[in-house]
Parts: sequence; C-alpha cells; structure tokens
Amino acid sequence: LPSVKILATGGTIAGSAAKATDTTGYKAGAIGIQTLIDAVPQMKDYAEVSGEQVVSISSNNVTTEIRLKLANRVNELLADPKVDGVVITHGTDSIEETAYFLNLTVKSDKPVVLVGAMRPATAISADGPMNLLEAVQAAASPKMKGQGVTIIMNNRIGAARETTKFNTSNVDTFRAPEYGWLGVMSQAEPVFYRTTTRRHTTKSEFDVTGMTELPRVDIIYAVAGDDAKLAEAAVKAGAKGLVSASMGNCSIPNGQEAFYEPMMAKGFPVVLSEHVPTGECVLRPDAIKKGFISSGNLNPKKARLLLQLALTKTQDIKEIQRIFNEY
Ligand SMILES: NC(=O)C[C@H](N)C(=O)O
Repeated sequence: LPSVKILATGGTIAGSAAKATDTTGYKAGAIGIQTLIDAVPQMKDYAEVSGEQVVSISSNNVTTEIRLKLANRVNELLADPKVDGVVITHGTDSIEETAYFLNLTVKSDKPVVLVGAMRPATAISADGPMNLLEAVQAAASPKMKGQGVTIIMNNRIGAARETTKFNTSNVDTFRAPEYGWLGVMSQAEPVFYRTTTRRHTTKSEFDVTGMTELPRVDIIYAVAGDDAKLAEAAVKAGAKGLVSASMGNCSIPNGQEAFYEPMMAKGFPVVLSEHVPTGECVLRPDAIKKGFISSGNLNPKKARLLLQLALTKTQDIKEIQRIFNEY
C-alpha cells in the first residue's frame, strides 16, 4: 500500500462540541490526529497512514511562521522515497491560503491534499470523516501526480489557486468560480477533467528552506471615498508591500491612490487585487505608469502570500508583475 502522512493543524475537522446537535460554538482543533485516524479505519484499505500533530488551532490563527513550518516539513517528508503523499487537516477559514502557499513552496510532484470540515467531529452527520477518507484515497493515488496542491472536500478536487470559501456554515462551502474544479473523487479514485496552467510546486521559483519569517505585507480594503489612514498605519507597522482589496476592475478611491503614488515612485510595491469575487484586474495605462501591479484574478488573501514570496526574490516592480502573471 502507498504510504500517506497526515499533518494535522486543527480546525473544525478536529472540533469538539458539548452536544451532537451543536454545529456552532464548538472548540476547533480540540481532537488529536490519532483520534481522527482511529475514527476512519477504512483509510487503511487504501494507504499506510500515520499522523503528526503540527499545531492544534482554529485556522484563523495560522501564521506565516506556521505555514513556513508546514512547507519545510512537507518538503522533508516528500523527499523521502518511502512517503507517497501528504494530507493536511486544516480549518476551512484559511485552508485556501495555506494550500496556495504550499502550492508555491512545495518542491515535489507527489500529492499534497488539504482537507477540512464544516461540522465538528462530534456533530450528527459530521463531514470530516468522509472528507478525510477521500483526501487519503487521493493522496495515495498516482493520478494526483503533478496536479499541484489541492483542496478536497465534498468529493470535489479543487486547485489551491482557484478554490475559495463561499458560505460560512454550509458543508458545501467551497467553490472554484469561473474556472471550475480540477475533478472529483469517484468510487475512491480521483477523476480529472482539467489542469491548472499556472506555475506551482516543482515549477515554482520560490524556496523557503530554513526560513522562519517572510516580509510583512498588509491588505488594505478599498471602499468608496475612503482615505489612506489604514495604508499609512500598515507602512508604519513595517509593511514591505501592500495589497489593495480594490473595487470593480481594480478601482480605488482617490485618497488611497494619492498615498500610493509617491510610495510606488520610490519602488514600494502595491498590488491591486479585488474584493469583487471574480474577474481580471486590467490596469489602466496610467496606473501601470504609476507602478501599480495587477494580481490578475488572484484574490487579496492569496495575492498577499504571493507578494510575500516575491519579495524574498526581488523588489523590482516589473519582475513582481511577471510573477503575478505566471503563478
Ligand atoms: N470550518 C472550519 O474549519 C472553521 C474554523 N473556524 C477553522 O477555520 O478552523
């Protein structure tokens, strides 16, 4: 049987509530990995499974330091010819961030699958056990090779870059808007319908070996008529770059643009992403001239991670735009 390692970080998949009817008000990350594994003995029909507890937290508390630790551990594990795939149990609030981060920093074409749940492990019809079983089945499958880091929940296989949380409580919360799922889990097997064209894993230029921190990047939300006070505070706090969660087609209020302009003239990177959920940010010619970088259709939280990694390589605006065009 293939060997699959499960790295556990907490989340609702490891959540515990007082009553089986409670689907809110539970404690995320309360149950250890061995208990989660023991609850799904069927996994052993598909893989030799072993677990490792990395942290036990709700995913709103996953830090850059934890993501770097995970990336380095996944790389260590997958460099071992005896390990065929890795599953990471994770809270759904930031699962897409960690998945995208690993998509950019894992140096292997072996499967890396992130999985979570929307109902705590103690709930009636908890979704965690089936999700975990399918994640392990996928991580054990050679069909997952080279597909990049994926999120698997509710039978769907989603690319880390495009999968995003859509509903705050429903088990069917994840969507891959516009570009769709990579495939589905069917009869314990991954079935693929498409593949991502963006660079990831073995084709990524980012190497975080031994790193324990990354440059600070903050996200500044844009609403009509807003000023630049928050952006100023972010720079004061040590931000080395900013991501604007801008409005339709990357428009931002004049008050913010006026603050960014002289900063960009000095080489400070400002990436325009959008809080509109889908679509490309197409920069006006004068916005390009001023030095703005477009995130394309990458959402603000993922644009933040890509900018953090880009800043480990370069400060050059054109080079950072090249990175956003390719990942
Ligand atoms: N469904 C979940 O996993 C939500 C939880 N707050 C988490 O992200 O850890």
